[in-house]
Amino acid sequence: MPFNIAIDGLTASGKTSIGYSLAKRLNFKFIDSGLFYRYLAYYNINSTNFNQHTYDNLIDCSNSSAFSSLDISQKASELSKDEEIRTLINQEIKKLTKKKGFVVVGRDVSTNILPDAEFKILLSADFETRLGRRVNQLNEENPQNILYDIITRDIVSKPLINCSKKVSKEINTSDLDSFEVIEKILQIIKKKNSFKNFKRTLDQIENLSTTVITITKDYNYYLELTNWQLNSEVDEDAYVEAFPLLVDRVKFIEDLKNYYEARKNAFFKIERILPKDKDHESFDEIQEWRTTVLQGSKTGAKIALDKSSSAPILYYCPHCNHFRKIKFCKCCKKSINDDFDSESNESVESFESVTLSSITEESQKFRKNKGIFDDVIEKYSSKYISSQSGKVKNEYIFWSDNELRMDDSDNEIII
Ligand SMILES: Nc1ncnc2c1ncn2[C@@H]1O[C@H](COP(=O)(O)OP(=O)(O)O)[C@@H](O)[C@H]1O
Ligand SMILES: Nc1ccn([C@@H]2O[C@H](COP(=O)(O)OP(=O)(O)O)[C@@H](O)[C@H]2O)c(=O)n1
Repeated sequence: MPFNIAIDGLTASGKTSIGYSLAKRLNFKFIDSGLFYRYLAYYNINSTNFNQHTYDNLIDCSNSSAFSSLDISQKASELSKDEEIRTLINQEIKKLTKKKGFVVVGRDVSTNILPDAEFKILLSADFETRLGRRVNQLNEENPQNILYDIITRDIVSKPLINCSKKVSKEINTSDLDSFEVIEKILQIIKKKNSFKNFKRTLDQIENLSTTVITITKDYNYYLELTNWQLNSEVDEDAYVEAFPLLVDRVKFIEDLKNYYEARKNAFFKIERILPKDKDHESFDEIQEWRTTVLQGSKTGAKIALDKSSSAPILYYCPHCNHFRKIKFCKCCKKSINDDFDSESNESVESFESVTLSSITEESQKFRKNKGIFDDVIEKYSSKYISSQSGKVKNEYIFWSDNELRMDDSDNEIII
């Protein structure tokens, strides 16, 4: 399967040399986004005309002596502050790499240029190491100039690199030689590919997740729990708004329980086919999967099945058939009678037995386990609407945790 690799890093972290060698190892094409800035700087300084031949040579070029001098470097940094220039270069590289099979390096590749790259790597190294590398690399008579150059470029680049940290796999190269860094990157690629099959199995079980819930006689809400790392925390307010009727809340919890149960069984099925051999190349990752994803899924199932409740966190008003967070009903303008809860009302009891507070507590434990398969989570979460509000907005209901979304606009499954 073709893919792109984005490599970010501060100056002299090794982006260009590592990226180029990696591209050669994989038979990929190489693009140094910095060269595009240097190219513009060169023409800016020399006021010569655009040269298509030189431009074409920017691809698969790791070292263009024509563009490597310090004054070009400084001009490039200056030009890179211009948003219009950045956008232009980003668009150009996006276009060039559409067909995949590229290693692209720079300082905002994983965040701005190729946020869709299948592999995102951030190379880092301590300041002294980077300075030493650059001094060795450039035959500059006055190392002071290089020091100044790196410091000024670092100041501008740090925010970009901080963004990259959030989405990339960071490799600290201070104590690694180039060969070791490349090996590390290849390992990351290999590991991820060895999980392709498991992911496919996960994809196959997605169809277990569709549940239709009737909330009121007027609306059919289609609820799809697509995320296999489903977190059962449902925002209290959204819950109240979405399921004003007790019977529907109970039904929802029942559906959730069935969903978890189905998921749990599906995960166990996968577990059965995973290699158990300690020497297997993916053993470490499989172990991680067991303790995070599988564990999470079990926890999920446990939450829904666990009927031992603490105090109810919502109070039911029998007059208007609404739940309230306090013992006061807004619409009836009355205190909710304490005695009501103790009346033998089947539905109230079954609802109370699954309190939201217990769900929240468990799901927080569950959530801590996130982190593995970030790429998959990223893929799914892009389909969710980002909102923590849990309020009804127009016809949409946004659930907490970005994991559930319900919509009655055209009776379609949204996620
Ligand atoms: N891991 C490493 N160990 C030793 N030298 C390295 C390493 N990575 C890069 N270098 C050297 O450091 C210098 C700067 O690397 P370069 O790839 O130009 O960095 P960047 O593109 O991030 O500015 C080059 O001479 C390169 O060969
Ligand atoms: N993706 C990129 C690449 C380079 N640049 C700018 O272009 C200059 C030259 O690129 P380069 O790759 O040779 O620079 P370094 O990463 O070595 O600093 C950098 O110093 C940045 O100012 C950028 O802003 N964004």
